Order: sequence, then structure tokens, then C-alpha cells
Amino acid sequence: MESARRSVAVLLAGGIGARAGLGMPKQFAELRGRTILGHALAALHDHPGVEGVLVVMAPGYVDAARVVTAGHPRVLDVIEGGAERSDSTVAALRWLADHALAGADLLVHDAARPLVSARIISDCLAALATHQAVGVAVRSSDTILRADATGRVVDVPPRGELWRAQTPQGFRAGVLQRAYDVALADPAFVATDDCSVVLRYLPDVPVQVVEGEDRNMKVTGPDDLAIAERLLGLG
Ligand SMILES: Nc1ccn([C@@H]2O[C@H](COP(=O)(O)OP(=O)(O)OP(=O)(O)O)[C@@H](O)[C@H]2O)c(=O)n1
Ligand SMILES: C[C@](O)(CO)[C@H](O)COP(=O)(O)O
Repeated sequence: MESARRSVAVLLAGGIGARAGLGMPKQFAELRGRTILGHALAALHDHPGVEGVLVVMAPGYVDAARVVTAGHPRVLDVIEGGAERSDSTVAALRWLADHALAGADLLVHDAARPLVSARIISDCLAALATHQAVGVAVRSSDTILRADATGRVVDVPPRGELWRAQTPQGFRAGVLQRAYDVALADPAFVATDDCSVVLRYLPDVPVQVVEGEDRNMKVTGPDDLAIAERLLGLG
């Protein structure tokens, strides 16, 4: 009989939130009295399918994050992230390997997406039973233009094929580590998410879309805080 799958969440909160223009990491901005970090943490921590949450925090803000994680018994630790988002993922993978959790399935989530729903998390976990890698995404309602460095439009991909990636991104145990093991040997490696690392460096591993929600927005620019607050108020 197959042993029960273990699922661990990695909460990526290692950025400084420069585009938000708050003068502090946007993870600590509040939405209706709770920090963005707190909202994202609660969504993962309180989900019955998530065994534990590893928080990856911006250097210098680990103690501040521990104030937010206090009272959450399944927080595994709060560790320092790296210069880029992918460096923070690598830091998480290293911690998991050092703490005998390399055998767990992973959900990697942006702390900047505080409104992620339990349905999305459940669907990601369920999808990992039959897929080795999954990415939450929503179909693009905009037509997407591909342009060169001069701004000249070089392609307009068929909109029906285009999805806007969100998080969590989910990975069967060991898949993400294998992908990064190959990626980090590539001097030209760069990534803004983790599914693309699997797609590019583990061509034998298909990546499956899991339907997201517009509400699962990423707080990036100054206007996003007000938008997220309004969405939170809509229940
Ligand atoms: N070195 C980094 C950079 C980003 N992130 C996390 O990845 C998520 C998505 O990144 P983004 O929204 O770009 O956050 P920042 O990098 O902080 O934003 P900015 O680019 O405006 O500084 C965020 O939860 C962020 O904290 C991270 O863990 N480590
Ligand atoms: C992972 C992500 O949220 C998918 O859309 C996005 O790539 C993160 O980008 P950011 O620039 O690190 O916010």
C-alpha cells in the first residue's frame, strides 16, 4: 500500500517589495488588520492537506516575520531568502533537504498573493496525485503581444492558448530539486517562477495547469493594496 503523501508548503516572502513603493517589505502591509504575510500564511497553514509551512523571508526581516508566524504551530521555520525569487526557492530546497523533508510534495506560494483560496490549494494537492508538476493559472482575458527590445510587435499568440500564471505551484517530491540541480549548472539561468524551471530543465516532466482565480492576485504595485483590500471585503 502506498504510504500517505506528505505535503509541505514553501511561502516565498523573501522580496523587498520595491514596486509597491511602501518603503518597507509589502509582506508587512496590512489588509483589514492582518499583514499580507499573515493572510498568505493562514491560507496555507490552516489547510488540512498542508503538513507544515516553511517561510522564506527577506534578509533582515526574519525576526519581524517570526512575530507574524507566532501562534502557528505548523510553521517549520523562518529562513532567509536570496537575491532573486529563484534563490529563495533554492534556499527552501536546501532547508528541506537538511531537515529530512526532501521526500515531501511541495506547494510553492508567493506571500504577495494573500487571497489564495482553500479551493485552489485543495486542487493543487489533488492534481499532484496524478501530475508531477502543476501551476495555478487563469486564462488571459487580454490579447498578449510579444514584442522585441525596440517595442516592435513580433507575435500575437492565439489567446486561447494563453494563461496568466499565479501560485501555488506544486511539485511531486524531488521534482523541483532535480530541476534546480540542472538549472543551476546553466550560467544563463534566470526564472521568475518555478514551473518554468521544471519545463525548461526537466523536459520529461509535464507541467499541468490548475485553474486559479482573479481574486488570487499578486500585490505588486501601489494600487494593488487597495484592490486586494476591496476584494477581501467582498468576502
Ligand atoms: N528574492 C526574492 C524575491 C521575491 N520573493 C517573493 O516572491 C514573491 C513574488 O515576488 P514579487 O511580487 O516580485 O516580490 P518582490 O520581489 O518583493 O517585489 P519587487 O520586485 O517589487 O521588489 C513575493 O512573495 C516575494 O516576497 C522571494 O521570496 N525572494
Ligand atoms: C510566480 C509568479 O507569481 C507567477 O506569475 C510571478 O512570476 C512572480 O513574479 P515576481 O516579479 O517575482 O512578482
